Amino acid sequence: MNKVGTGTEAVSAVAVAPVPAIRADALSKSYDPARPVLRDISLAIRPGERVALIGPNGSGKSTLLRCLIGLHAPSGGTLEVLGQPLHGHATRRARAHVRGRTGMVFQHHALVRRRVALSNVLHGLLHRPGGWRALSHQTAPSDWRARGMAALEAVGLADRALDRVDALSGGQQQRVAIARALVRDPEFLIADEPAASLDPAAGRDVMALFARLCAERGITLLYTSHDMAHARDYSDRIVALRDGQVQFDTPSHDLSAEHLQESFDG
Ligand SMILES: Nc1ncnc2c1ncn2[C@@H]1O[C@H](COP(=O)(O)OP(=O)(O)OP(=O)(O)O)[C@@H](O)[C@H]1O
Repeated sequence: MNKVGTGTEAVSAVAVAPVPAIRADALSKSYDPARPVLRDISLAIRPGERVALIGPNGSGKSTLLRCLIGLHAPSGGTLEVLGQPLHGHATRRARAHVRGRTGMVFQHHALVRRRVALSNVLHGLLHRPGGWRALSHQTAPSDWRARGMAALEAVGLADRALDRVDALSGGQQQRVAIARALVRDPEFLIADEPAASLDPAAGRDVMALFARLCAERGITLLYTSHDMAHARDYSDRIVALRDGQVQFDTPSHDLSAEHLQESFDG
């Protein structure tokens, strides 16, 4: 058997399985105790895995994402994200650890439209809401500016760094939002319907960019989508929710017409 390490601390290489980036066991969430929104969700996502979360409106996708970043406390079960427990009396420190290592991208990108692209990207380095008012590319430390430019380079927008966001197309704005999420070197990226407000070509470009950057950097990606081609083509695995439960969990290349019928027609 292969051994790694030295001296008395030799460790079996076979036995060292990576800690899942996300592990949920019997997770539940209710806003109103009479109407559970998530029920008995058990899920393990490996570091670097790219997972699409699908399901009809109201099936609980966004609620699950919010639990995963510590915005909502689960009502029951256990949840560990990046090694931090987020269930029970999760500490502020555990939630801050997860948020500091997670990048987020939303359908409506939440950029400051009157600021230039680079300033918006630098906002991703702030850990406090509202701090952006005092931060622009002109006042930021030079190492932050370098990181911001590298993130814009990665999404192909270095040449638009000093253009105001409201002068960019919808697809370019979403790429700025991706750069803002990437600038803090996240281990985990979540995206809530990142392509939903884009035209088909721009939507495919944005999804392909996500998939490529996450694969290159070993970032764990979890995104929601109502577009089955996006779910299938840009993920390793598809998890379908229905009425707050996992309806199926399958490698993307095994997604079948039956799966889709099951998910959307019941
Ligand atoms: N903050 C909240 N307070 C109370 N109920 C909520 C809250 N957020 C979501 N819900 C309810 O929880 C259920 C699941 O909503 P959620 O947004 O998680 O679903 P979704 O699958 O993301 O839907 P969509 O595809 O429409 O975005 C819905 O019935 C919704 O009304």
